Amino acid sequence: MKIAFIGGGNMASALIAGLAGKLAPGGNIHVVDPNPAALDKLFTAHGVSAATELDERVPAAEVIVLAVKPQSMREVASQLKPLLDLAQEAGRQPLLLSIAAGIRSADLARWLGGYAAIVRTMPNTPALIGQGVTGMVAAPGVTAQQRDAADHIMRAVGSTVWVEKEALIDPVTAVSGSGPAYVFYFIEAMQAAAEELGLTAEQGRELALATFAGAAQLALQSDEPVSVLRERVTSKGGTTYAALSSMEQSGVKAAIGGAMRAAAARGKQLGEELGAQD
Ligand SMILES: NC(=O)C1=CN([C@@H]2O[C@H](COP(=O)(O)OP(=O)(O)OC[C@H]3O[C@@H](n4cnc5c(N)ncnc54)[C@H](OP(=O)(O)O)[C@@H]3O)[C@@H](O)[C@H]2O)C=CC1
Ligand SMILES: O=C(O)[C@@H]1CCC=N1
Repeated sequence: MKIAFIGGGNMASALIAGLAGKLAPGGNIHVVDPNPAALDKLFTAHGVSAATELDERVPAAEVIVLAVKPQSMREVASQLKPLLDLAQEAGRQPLLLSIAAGIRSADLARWLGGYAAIVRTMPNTPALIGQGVTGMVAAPGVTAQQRDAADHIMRAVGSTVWVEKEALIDPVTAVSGSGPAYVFYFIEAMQAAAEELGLTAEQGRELALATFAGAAQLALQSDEPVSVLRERVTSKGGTTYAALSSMEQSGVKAAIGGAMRAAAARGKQLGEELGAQD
């Protein structure tokens, strides 16, 4: 399968690392990004073909991943439209996978002159190691075959969760798209506190990371709700009870809910602001 990426930044690099050699050999991946240094890195690591500008190699791919910042999508669509028009005249309709936060499929379709084959996705950076999870929604004109192709690609870098309504991609973004950053933030805080409590930086890192990985694996492999697993750690009058009471008093749970509402609201706002441009 030939896959083209427009944008070769953080998320595209994670997807390319996960896909290269698995679903598509590096040589079947084409990347467009204005930064030669980013392209060099991807070429050296995965043998992708690379260009600083869009050309006919982009619509020659079966799948085009739009991996630029939401603010660049309108501009990219205007560069892509003539190339897609030519492909369609030749009887080809590459599948577009948009990974941009906020950007609605209907706006993208309109910018591309009514292009139908669009699947909007929200991946996350653990795709780099094949452990990503991607939220997905198909625009109304997407065929079952295109939907399957999109699912196949994203499953090569982890698991997929399809939602029926596109508005739910903003909540998905708040959970799993941005989510790895919350986890890293929590780990950073645990590492810093471990050092304050007298452990070395290495000990704090090893203990915190192994705890996250072990707890997540335990929850994944358990049939019981996460709350039950939590209760099993929490001895009456013990250390965990002291820690969780302190978190409750500090409003940690409420703060997490507030943070996720802010992320979802920002996704919606980006879509409204950027979709209104015409
Ligand atoms: N990072 C993440 O964890 C996730 C990101 N996303 C989405 O992925 C998209 C990319 O995010 P991320 O990878 O973090 O951002 P980056 O800024 O790392 O990557 C975007 C890349 O696109 C390049 N670019 C800008 N304009 C063009 C153009 N016209 N043609 C080709 N390339 C261009 C940028 O170059 P320059 O910097 O010079 O402008 C940059 O290298 C966003 O829409 C984001 O919402 C989705 C899920 C998770
Ligand atoms: O922060 C962002 O906007 C992007 C989308 C999800 C993760 N990173």
